[in-house]
Amino acid sequence: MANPISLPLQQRIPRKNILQRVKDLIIFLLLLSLLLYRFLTLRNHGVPWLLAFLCESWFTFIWVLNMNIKWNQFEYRTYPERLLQRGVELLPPVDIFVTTADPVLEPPIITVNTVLSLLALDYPANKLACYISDDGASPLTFFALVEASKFAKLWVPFCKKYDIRVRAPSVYFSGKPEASPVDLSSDFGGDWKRMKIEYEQLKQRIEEVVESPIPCDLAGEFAAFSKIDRRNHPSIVKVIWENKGNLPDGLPHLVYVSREKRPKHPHHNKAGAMNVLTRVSGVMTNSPFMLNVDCDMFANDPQTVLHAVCLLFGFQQEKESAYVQFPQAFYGTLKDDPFGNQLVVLQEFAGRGIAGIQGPLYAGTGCFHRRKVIYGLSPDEADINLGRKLSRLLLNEKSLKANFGNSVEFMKSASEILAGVKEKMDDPPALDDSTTLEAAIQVASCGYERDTYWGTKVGWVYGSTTEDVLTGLKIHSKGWNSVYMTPDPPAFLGSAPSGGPACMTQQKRWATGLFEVLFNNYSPILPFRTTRLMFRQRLAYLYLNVWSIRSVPELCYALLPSYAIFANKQFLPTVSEAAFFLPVALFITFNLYTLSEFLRCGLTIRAWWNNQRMARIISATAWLFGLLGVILKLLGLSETTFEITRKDQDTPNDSDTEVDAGVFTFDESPIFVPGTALLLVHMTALAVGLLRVQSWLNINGSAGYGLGEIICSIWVVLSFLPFLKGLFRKGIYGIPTSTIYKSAALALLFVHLSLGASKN
Ligand SMILES: O=c1ccn([C@@H]2O[C@H](COP(=O)(O)OP(=O)(O)O[C@H]3O[C@H](CO)[C@@H](O)[C@H](O)[C@H]3O)[C@@H](O)[C@H]2O)c(=O)[nH]1
Ligand SMILES: [Mn+2]
Repeated sequence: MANPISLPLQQRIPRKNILQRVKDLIIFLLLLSLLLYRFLTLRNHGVPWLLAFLCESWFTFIWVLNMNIKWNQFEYRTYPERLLQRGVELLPPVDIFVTTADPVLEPPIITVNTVLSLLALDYPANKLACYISDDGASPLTFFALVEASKFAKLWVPFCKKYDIRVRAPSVYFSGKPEASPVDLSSDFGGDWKRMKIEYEQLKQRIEEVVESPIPCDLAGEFAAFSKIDRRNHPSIVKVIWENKGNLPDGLPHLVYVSREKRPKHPHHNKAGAMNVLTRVSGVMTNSPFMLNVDCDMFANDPQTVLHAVCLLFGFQQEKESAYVQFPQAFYGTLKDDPFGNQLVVLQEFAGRGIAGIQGPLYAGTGCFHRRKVIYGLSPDEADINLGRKLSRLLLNEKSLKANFGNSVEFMKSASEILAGVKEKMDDPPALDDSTTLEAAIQVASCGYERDTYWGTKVGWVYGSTTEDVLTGLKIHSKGWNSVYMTPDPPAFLGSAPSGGPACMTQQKRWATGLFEVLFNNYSPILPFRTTRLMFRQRLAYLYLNVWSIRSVPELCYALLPSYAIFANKQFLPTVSEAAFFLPVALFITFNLYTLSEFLRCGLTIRAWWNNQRMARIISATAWLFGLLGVILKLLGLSETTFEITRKDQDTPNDSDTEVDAGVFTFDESPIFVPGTALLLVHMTALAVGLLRVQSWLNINGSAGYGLGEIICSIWVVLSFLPFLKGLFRKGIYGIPTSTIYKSAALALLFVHLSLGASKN
């Protein structure tokens, strides 16, 4: 038998995608032909033709970016059993970070389930430590975690004994047949029943506290929470559970952190929270690797850490895997993805495609990082041999202080990481002693980062509401590669927002944040700090960074058919021209192309349709607001904000709720105005258009709009069907009257201007 040490831990497998490349190229050629045709005929046509030419040039540019991303796709296979053969003692310690920020939008029971699934991972418990950052400074969250740690003492052994796969109890007990044992009199049956009762009680205790008017009696352990304001309070660090005997089969450490907040200090949202977690864990366990998840992303496969370690250890050079990113996947998803946010197709092709360039973007959750990379080392500096030389440069007190701030404990821990001595397990320090706790409180204070490189060269990078993409970009810019791991079953599952407002808010924030990245020092369009960013990786980033700009041509193109109809002008070739074939062929091939991607992922035609219409809705509305947000920020008029996505507590399992949960909802937000206005414009256009077609057929076919314009207009209406229904519905399912008035005013203005143009 081969020596287990010499067997590779991972394999990088290219995907065959010749057919896809051919399809990509066909669409590209069609686009070029259309552009050429338009260009050659520009002089014979009016403004709509020119606008169409400009929009289509932009779409072609986006298509090139898209082709670049998907061109070489890769996937990885890992061999955790070989890792284990090398010896459990060689497994590295991992610090786990969970972020939560609001006990109302993120009910504590959700965080509890995530934490329980992480505590129960198949990995030596003395090599794991779980840190929770609570930006809500909520006694409820703290209480829930304390209760959860008691339940964990039963839950974790139960999961390990019976090798349970899904270790988030709410999902495990959610009534799936595999979860209910046939025979309640067997050992397993008895234990199962006991666990279920215990979990119900835990849930009830947490719910009671959440619902009671005075949250809890804020004494003893809870005294730190009394009379505090979540926006104005000192740091709170509490060791909820310490694995005192350093036992491999015990429970991992569990530490609660609520960083100091003061109104005058910017807290940098999640990026700020991650940096605090990095430092607090640095003075406590200082593991060389860190896993981070959002509070709603539970571990869906207990072997995940082993898979990740295979990829962190499995390359000749560390440079290949600065971080290991697992895709974002969701549980309790709605049938046919009505909000187009399950990301399956995007991750399947674009995700694996970027994995074939310099590696996946960092997605903020489900990611294993190397601590030294987060501390700002480049691959050369991290190289052990070079590292020695460097350490003399970096590891003097002055440089440590400038980089990392003036905590003596933290500087010591950081120097261990930088010098590479922290790669193996040694005796962990006691967490609950006063020096450690004092140090933790110090590094969690809001003034700690003043005059340091936190948020720029060190840690999660500030300046974007998608701190994840920006931080990953910085890492790639230093010359690191990253790895994309797409196991089946998925490693982590989270909750996707449902309903119109939550989806739009999330998309707006993403569009804002991705655009903000372009104005950062690490911008992929600036060469200074990013010399080691591969050209094709730059283009891959650009594809995402320009989401918000895409709203302008999207909206313009969506308005063109209606403009053409009102102004009786042409924006597409007429049916009688040979060139009519070009837009028709493009329309058909593009839709078949996206449809085939959905079918290849095992999704339905309906899911494809829902995604295509949501793509139209989102890009013309939510992304537009993302763009406005950044413009206001650049003008210094307002700051961009991180609006937290509401997490639904109950998985939409039963068919009753499913019907409603999939229906588009609205609120008073102005974000629904452009979509409503666009719809009203097109409904008017179709009415006018159809009336005119009759008269126009009689007047020997004058050179106005034709079939193409009408079909496009119908397509827009179909894409905005949820809005059309919203016009007639009531309550949360209806568009508020004030929004309809505002939209109608905008629509009238547009119709008026376009009709005016027809007279010229
Ligand atoms: O001030 C804040 C704001 C947010 N969060 C946490 O950040 C996470 C993500 O927030 P969420 O509202 O769920 O946003 P999503 O859009 O669902 O998050 C995706 O997009 C974010 C960037 O926009 C990434 O940070 C996330 O990891 C990624 O899952 C949650 O755990 C929050 O508790 C904080 O800790 N502090
Ligand atoms: Mn989320």
